[in-house]
Amino acid sequence: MEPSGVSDEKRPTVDMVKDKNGTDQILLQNPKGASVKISLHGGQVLSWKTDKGDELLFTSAKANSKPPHPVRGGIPICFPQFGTRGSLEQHGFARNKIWLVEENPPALSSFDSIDKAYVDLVLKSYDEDTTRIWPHSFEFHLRVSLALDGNLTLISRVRNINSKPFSFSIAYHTYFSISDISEVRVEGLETLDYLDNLFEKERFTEQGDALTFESEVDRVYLNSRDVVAVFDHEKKRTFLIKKEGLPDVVVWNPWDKKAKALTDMGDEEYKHMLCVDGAAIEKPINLKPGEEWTGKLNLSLILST
Ligand SMILES: O=P(O)(O)OC[C@H]1O[C@@H](O)[C@H](O)[C@@H](O)[C@@H]1O
Repeated sequence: MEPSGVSDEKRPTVDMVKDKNGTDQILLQNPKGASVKISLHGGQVLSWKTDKGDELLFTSAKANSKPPHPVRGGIPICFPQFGTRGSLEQHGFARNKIWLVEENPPALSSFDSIDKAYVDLVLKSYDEDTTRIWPHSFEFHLRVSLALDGNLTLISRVRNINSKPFSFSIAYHTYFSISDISEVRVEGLETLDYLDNLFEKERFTEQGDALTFESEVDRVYLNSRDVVAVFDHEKKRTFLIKKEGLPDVVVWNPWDKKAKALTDMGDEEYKHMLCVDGAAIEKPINLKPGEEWTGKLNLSLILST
């Protein structure tokens, strides 16, 4: 009989699989059965499942997974630009690129690898396409890790490897899977200023207690504390978003009209998703030659009875 808890033989596993388009994906599994799937296309986390097999991230049934189109769902990475705040395509190019698995990543001393399944990906500026549209030399190292308790962590390190400074914005565009948009509330953004994309990025101050939803929302909350929570009453679960180096929080739900206009999203699917992103947008990050920036996002789930 197996003892309760984790048996000695069970170890975290990291496997390479392919999707229907032949794109490489990485499957992380922990000894309790929780899993995370990441695509090399965009370095995008596509799935995060509990040990019971419940999917915690939303992906549209109409998502287009053919590169270079980013998948509508999971956690696309917006880099080096957020939205249309710059001359690049919407949300920058990182989510459209094929990332590489990195066998010998630079040391990450703060990382405790015990009982974790993790993978290191890298995006470099070496291809002509990238340098033509964004003429800076960078390396973007991404470690995605799944812990024994099911927590998902993304650690990004962006390094300037050229002799000229550059600046960038970043967002982990996290599509949480929710029971119903009218059943959720977001806590941790009270009294903050935000830029409202629905009003030409005008600045407002959040008045209410917690954020609830009854129409389209497209905002960047500024200088938030490092923990934000998404409560889902119907599913009796709460997502905790812990972040470091990411002062801003994007909150996005397209509601019915915008959802209808998106070719890769079902008309009613907006009810079952909410994007809450750890981000650095209002004050872009400046990197001098040789400098490196680190940002960390940790997602966890709390179940209530
Ligand atoms: O359709 P995309 O490019 O993935 O972007 C989705 C949304 O992302 C949000 O973060 C933006 O603020 C919205 O304006 C945008 O519509």
